[in-house]
Amino acid sequence: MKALYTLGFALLAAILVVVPLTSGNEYELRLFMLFLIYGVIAVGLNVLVGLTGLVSLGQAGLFALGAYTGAILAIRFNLDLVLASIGAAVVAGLFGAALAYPSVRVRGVYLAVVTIAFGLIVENVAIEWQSLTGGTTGLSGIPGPNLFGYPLSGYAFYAVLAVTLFLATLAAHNLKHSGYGRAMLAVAQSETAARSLGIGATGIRTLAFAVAAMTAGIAGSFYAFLNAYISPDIFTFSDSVRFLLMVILGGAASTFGPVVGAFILTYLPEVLQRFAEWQKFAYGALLLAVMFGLPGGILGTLGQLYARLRPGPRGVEPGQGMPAAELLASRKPAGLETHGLTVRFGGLTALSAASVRVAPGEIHALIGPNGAGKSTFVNTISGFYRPSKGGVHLDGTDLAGIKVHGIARLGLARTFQNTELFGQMTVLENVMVGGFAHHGYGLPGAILRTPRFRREEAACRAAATGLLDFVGLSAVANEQARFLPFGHQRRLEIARALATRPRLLLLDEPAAGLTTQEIDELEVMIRKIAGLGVSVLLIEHHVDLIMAVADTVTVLDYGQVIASDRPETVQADPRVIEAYFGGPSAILNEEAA
Ligand SMILES: Nc1ncnc2c1ncn2[C@@H]1O[C@H](COP(=O)(O)OP(=O)(O)OP(=O)(O)O)[C@@H](O)[C@H]1O
Repeated sequence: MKALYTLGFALLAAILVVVPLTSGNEYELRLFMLFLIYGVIAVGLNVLVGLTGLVSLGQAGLFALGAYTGAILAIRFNLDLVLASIGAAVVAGLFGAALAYPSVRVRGVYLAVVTIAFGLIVENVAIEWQSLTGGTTGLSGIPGPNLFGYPLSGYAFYAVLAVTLFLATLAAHNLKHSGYGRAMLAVAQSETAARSLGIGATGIRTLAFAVAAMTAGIAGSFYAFLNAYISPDIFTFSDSVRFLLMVILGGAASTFGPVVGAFILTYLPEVLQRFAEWQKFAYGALLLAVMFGLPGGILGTLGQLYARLRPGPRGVEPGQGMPAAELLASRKPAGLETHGLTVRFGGLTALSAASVRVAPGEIHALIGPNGAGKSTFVNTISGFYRPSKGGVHLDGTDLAGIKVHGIARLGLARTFQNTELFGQMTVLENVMVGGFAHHGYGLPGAILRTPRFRREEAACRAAATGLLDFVGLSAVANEQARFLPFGHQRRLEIARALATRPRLLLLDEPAAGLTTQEIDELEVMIRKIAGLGVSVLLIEHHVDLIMAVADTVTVLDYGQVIASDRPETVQADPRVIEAYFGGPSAILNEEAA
């Protein structure tokens, strides 16, 4: 696959060099330059749509912001192409980041509506703010493209655009194949799981919006210089739709898809001109036909086909990884204490003054009948729910007010009652997402592939490989997670949680849905995890497993702690027997038998 990408970039470079040599006239060259500008927008938008899974239908608004900023900076302040475009990127990037804010509350179609509204507002402001934008007449007299005061010839400007598209495609490719790209894909597939692995979902979404906005801003500024004239009717809602179509048609999330999409949608109207009044009909029909035949977009579908025809190895060599014990060696197990933890949902008290103490290094089981408040307890200590009263301390640190990803970064990792895997990522990638909080290379490091980035990525891969060996999944490392059998999915979730290098691991009903043999294997694994120096809080219904592994058992009933002691003592506690069986006649032992 790597060789294929190298070939793709070589081909793109060759096309960009050859086109100006072969183009017959200025009109042809100008059209190709328009494609380069649209390509830059599409490549940036792909980060938002393809990686982060968010739809923006306001990209023309950001394109316009970039165009007006670039034009105004050039006309009024005499800035050259580069400085004006940097200004355009900053202005559009700031608006893009602000546009990410609504995504905290609204997603999907609602977010798309917010972006449409944004595009309409920009269009309207461009019309009404006459003193700045020239209103409906627009801005003319934009100076020709120049660098440091020297005018750029048509070919020199072409070179700037071609290099920009090439570098934007390369940067987006590098971003995708870094911890940031994995985090974006993770947030798109399961935000809940991503947050529990230390990924700030809002930050990642803001980054994606800002990247898409900045590229649109730069493209807008280039457009203003190319056209020498801009007016509001150049940046309409239908342009936003076209930009989105470029990404989807070419193949969202693929490296070259948006470039191919931009090319097709720049040239298609030209080609279809011969159909005269049927031009729009032909345009729509062709798009429909392509999307129906190639639902993953052109390059997306070709990529899937290639993977099917030439499948790589299914697994990885277990010996290649870093042993789990080495990965987790530098931390100490953490203790956890809750004081009078109370959680109310309206009139219902799900947890009532629950005080639990998990000692560092122990395996602590939390049990209770259905509806006793176990999941509420787990969701509260991991930051998903806010307590109505009381508090949680992780090794003495008060967790009040700390967000889910912040708590994860303090060393608390968790699995989920209903597994929350990143289904469209491979098993190995799932575990690598768990290493996100330990990357120190930063965004520039990821885009430039610095030596530090290469070193840390290799270490992350080695850690993930070692953890897959630890949970026995090396043989399926390159499979997509959604194709794993249920038992393997549970193990993968544990490996992924361990990749955060936790000090306390919360296992939420890990035996649910497992076969007897798988439960026996789970028992061994829980002991091994504790042996690595990780405290374990185990929420379970399966009494055999609890009695076999737990050092301490806490029992919840109607949201209250009714017992907390060694397993044998709890087993004989009359209150526990009463809670479970409604009378003193039965004992937990019987269920275990
Ligand atoms: N988000 C919520 N909104 C409203 N009520 C909730 C919510 N989550 C839990 N509850 C209620 O709180 C009580 C405790 O539920 P919880 O899921 O914590 O119990 P549990 O011990 O985990 O049960 P189970 O073993 O069935 O998973 C239940 O009455 C449940 O209906």
